[in-house]
Amino acid sequence: MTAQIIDGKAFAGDLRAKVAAMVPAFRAKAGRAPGLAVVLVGEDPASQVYVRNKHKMTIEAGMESFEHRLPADTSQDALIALVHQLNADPSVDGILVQLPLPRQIDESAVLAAIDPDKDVDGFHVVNVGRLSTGMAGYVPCTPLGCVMLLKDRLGDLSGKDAVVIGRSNIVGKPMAQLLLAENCTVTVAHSRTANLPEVVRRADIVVAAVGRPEMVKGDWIKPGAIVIDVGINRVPGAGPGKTKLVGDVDFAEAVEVAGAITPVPGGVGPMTIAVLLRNTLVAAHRLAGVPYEKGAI
Ligand SMILES: Nc1nc2c(c(=O)[nH]1)N[C@@H](CN(C=O)c1ccc(C(=O)N[C@@H](CCC(=O)O)C(=O)O)cc1)CN2
Ligand SMILES: [Mg+2]
Repeated sequence: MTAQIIDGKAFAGDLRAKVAAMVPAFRAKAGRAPGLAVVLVGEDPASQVYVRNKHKMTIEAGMESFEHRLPADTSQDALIALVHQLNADPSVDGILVQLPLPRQIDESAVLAAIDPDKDVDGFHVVNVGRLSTGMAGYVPCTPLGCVMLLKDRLGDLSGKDAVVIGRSNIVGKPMAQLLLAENCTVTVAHSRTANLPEVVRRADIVVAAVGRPEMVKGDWIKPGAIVIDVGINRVPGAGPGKTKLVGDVDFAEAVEVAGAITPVPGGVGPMTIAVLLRNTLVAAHRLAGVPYEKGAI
């Protein structure tokens, strides 16, 4: 059996097109475009690429992009002062502080400073609480993108056994909450889980978000299971100085067992920015008092 490959890049492209198609109606009603502010501190090469892509895709969707680049030695107070300024700016609907932040800055203090109603990343504790209690809020982009891919493939997720490997605040924990809200039976596995291969083998849905290259092997997967690989690991590639991206799943092995699988690159990754634009569109509607049809996208 060879798994179907889930084309996250194409799905994300469609999602961005749907967001872009809704922007003109919002503009007509609100008299302005939705606005996304992205803050980058320092010069982490991967973060620079992500922030550049966010700017480009925000503009392509017909939205306003406000990019703020701060030096690596920026103080926590200066960053929080910028966040407060963006909270108060009526042209800004969504605020995103690119992670990771430099050492001298306490990430949780910065995330706590973002107005929860502009927190399109869904990282503020108020949005974490809203998600875990079933209230409307903002859901982190990567896990929401994973659920969109799963529902597209499986339709109703009710009653499925799901294993999430990894318990980060950004992916693992919100992913578990989202799957629970879809009536899955959810297990959150992590580095201390006993008999991890056995636990994973029970799952109809496997979400790997541990940050360990190719850790999940083919014989851990139940035949026909859906495998969502959130890992983005840069490892040595063919030839001196060359690198390549791999996920947390051993793709070559898992593709022979799974029913469907996301590749790396081109699977979950591209969903992150597409969902960010979707969350920004929702935030703009809410802040401008323009009705947004629930579940429109
Ligand atoms: N404030 C945030 N910081 C970070 C987030 C986030 O959601 N909010 N997520 C990641 C980085 N990220 C967006 O910020 C992101 C990661 C990966 C991709 C992507 O398209 N990946 C491609 C491969 C890209 C490559 O070649 O390196 C793929 O998987 O196909 C987009 C956005 C951490 N920080
Ligand atoms: Mg191998």
